[in-house]
Amino acid sequence: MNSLTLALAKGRTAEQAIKLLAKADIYFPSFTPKSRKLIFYDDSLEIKMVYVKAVDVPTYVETGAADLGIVGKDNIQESGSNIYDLMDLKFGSCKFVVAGVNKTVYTDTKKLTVATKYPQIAMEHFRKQGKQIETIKLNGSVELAPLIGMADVIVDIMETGTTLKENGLEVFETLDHISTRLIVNKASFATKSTRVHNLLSQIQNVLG
Ligand SMILES: Nc1ncnc2c1ncn2[C@@H]1O[C@H](COP(=O)(O)OP(=O)(O)OP(=O)(O)O)[C@@H](O)[C@H]1O
Ligand SMILES: O=P(O)(O)OC[C@H]1O[C@H](OP(=O)(O)OP(=O)(O)O)[C@H](O)[C@@H]1O
Repeated sequence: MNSLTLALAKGRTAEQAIKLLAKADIYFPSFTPKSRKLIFYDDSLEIKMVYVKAVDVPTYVETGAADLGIVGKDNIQESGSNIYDLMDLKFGSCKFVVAGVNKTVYTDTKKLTVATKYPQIAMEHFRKQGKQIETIKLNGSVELAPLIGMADVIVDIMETGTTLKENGLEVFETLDHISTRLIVNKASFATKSTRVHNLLSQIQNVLG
């Protein structure tokens, strides 16, 4: 089969990804975000799209199950996957923050307990600062942890700041900016070079 396989992250960025691909003349006629189907083909049958959980996209691409992936930088960094991160797609913009309810606890505690969906990113951040931490891995509603004494602070994504504000948390530190990226399997980048480059330039042209 001569097609490229693209792993697309389900969730809040999926529709923007599909819209961007459509602008680049890549259409998936049978795609709907709520569909239970896992595989979709573009109308020219050149791209096979697998529709998977965001956190799994780097794994699909690293293993070569997919040649390309569209996923947030948060999941790419957390996975530590050995892939090429080739293009900022300019949506899904947000940033990592350290937040909590009590700044003194944050500054004075010798070994912080950090609740997060991103333990690797949290550990790396505090390691660079020479601070010891213990992480508690959560899969959502992370803002709750400091409110109920489960953790001293959180490391999480902030976009509008509404979730922090509505729960009485404040930002203590801002880490990296995050956006949705196009990632590529290293072997595919070499062996399917022409097709990958054609796709990259189609997308680059509409990003401007
Ligand atoms: N509040 C936000 N604003 C903008 N982008 C966000 C926000 N939260 C997450 N993102 C980006 O969108 C991606 C997908 O987020 P989403 O919440 O849909 O996925 P998820 O956390 O994997 O979902 P699930 O709750 O199903 O596990 C994230 O990996 C991140 O890059
Ligand atoms: O700054 P804001 O615009 O409020 O966005 C930030 C929130 O969005 C994400 O959560 P998500 O909506 O994925 O829910 P979750 O708690 O289930 O992870 C993130 O983990 C924050 O909780």
